[in-house]
Amino acid sequence: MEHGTTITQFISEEQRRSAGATGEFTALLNDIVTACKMISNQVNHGALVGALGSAGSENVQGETQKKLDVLSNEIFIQCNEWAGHLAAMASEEMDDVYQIPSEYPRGKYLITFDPLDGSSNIDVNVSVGTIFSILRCPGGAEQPGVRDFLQAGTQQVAAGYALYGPSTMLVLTTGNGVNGFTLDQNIGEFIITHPSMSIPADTREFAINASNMRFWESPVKRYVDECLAGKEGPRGEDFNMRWIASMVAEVHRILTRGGVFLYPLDSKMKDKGQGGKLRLLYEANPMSFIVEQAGGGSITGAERIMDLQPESLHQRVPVILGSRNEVERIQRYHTE
Ligand SMILES: O=P(O)(O)OC[C@H]1O[C@](O)(COP(=O)(O)O)[C@@H](O)[C@@H]1O
Ligand SMILES: [Mg+2]
Ligand SMILES: [Mg+2]
Repeated sequence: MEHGTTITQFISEEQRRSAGATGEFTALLNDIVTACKMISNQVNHGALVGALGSAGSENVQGETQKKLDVLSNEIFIQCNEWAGHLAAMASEEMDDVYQIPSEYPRGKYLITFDPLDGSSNIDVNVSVGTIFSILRCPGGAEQPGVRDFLQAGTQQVAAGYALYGPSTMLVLTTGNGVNGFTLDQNIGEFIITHPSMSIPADTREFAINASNMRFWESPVKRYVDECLAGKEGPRGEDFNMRWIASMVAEVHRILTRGGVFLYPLDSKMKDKGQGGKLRLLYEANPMSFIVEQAGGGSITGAERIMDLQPESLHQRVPVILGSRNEVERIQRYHTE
């Protein structure tokens, strides 16, 4: 793809190559891009526009919502509900399926999204993001219900994330590899800067919230202990550690220079009847699609995340993803 290609050109070019394309998908992606630009603007202005701090409400996960969680959710809905490409939406910040208001036409796609990922970092000005996944709406569903969203990750048509960091980026896959775009604030357009992103198969960098160590299961404990043992240990090499507490930023680092990210299941979650920390439909599945398209792996421990059959809209799962050889090693530790 030529230098300076805009994301709109890139998406249209991709669609021209796919048989039977109607332009509906291209238009949907362009609406998502607009939403991410508007959220980026709010994030960048932060305290200047009163966007920091708590919204004083809780989401279905029992988490205190930040103002930007609520604002980003509203922006994403407003940008995507009117154009007739979507049959319904589902979001981290909404308990139930969001039906397209009757005054707007309906389309053939469903979208699941995490409007603001890394919420605990908003008030401290650390990178945050938006994550989205596009699915086809099962035939003719007039009023799509939860069951229409419960599709395995392998059914995704496209997935992407926006990263609101030192620069604003958008990373996208439609099943033909992974491409990264940077927002040129002067022209207000995403320009291709990271074509064909690919994850090195090997890495010496892992990311995990070590404060949960005493709750980890033995395969994860073994893996991290071996990394921490470094040269003197069974791996015979030193490892580095990172933890940003924004999944989008961790995945972007891994797409850029390799690494492995772990948010495993632990006994604390089990005691609460939780299946993990991160959500399958709008965090784990879209990130797994992107990581696999870039040559990496994504598992729960023993299983491939993209093969999981979702059971509920806000289902949580363990997530271990990144450089393929490291992920396969961790999978072996879970299956041995
Ligand atoms: O607070 P912890 O345990 O470090 O968890 C951080 C993780 O939680 C998340 O912030 C959850 O996502 P949300 O911010 O969208 O709720 C991930 O982005 C991140 O990887
Ligand atoms: Mg999130
Ligand atoms: Mg979120």
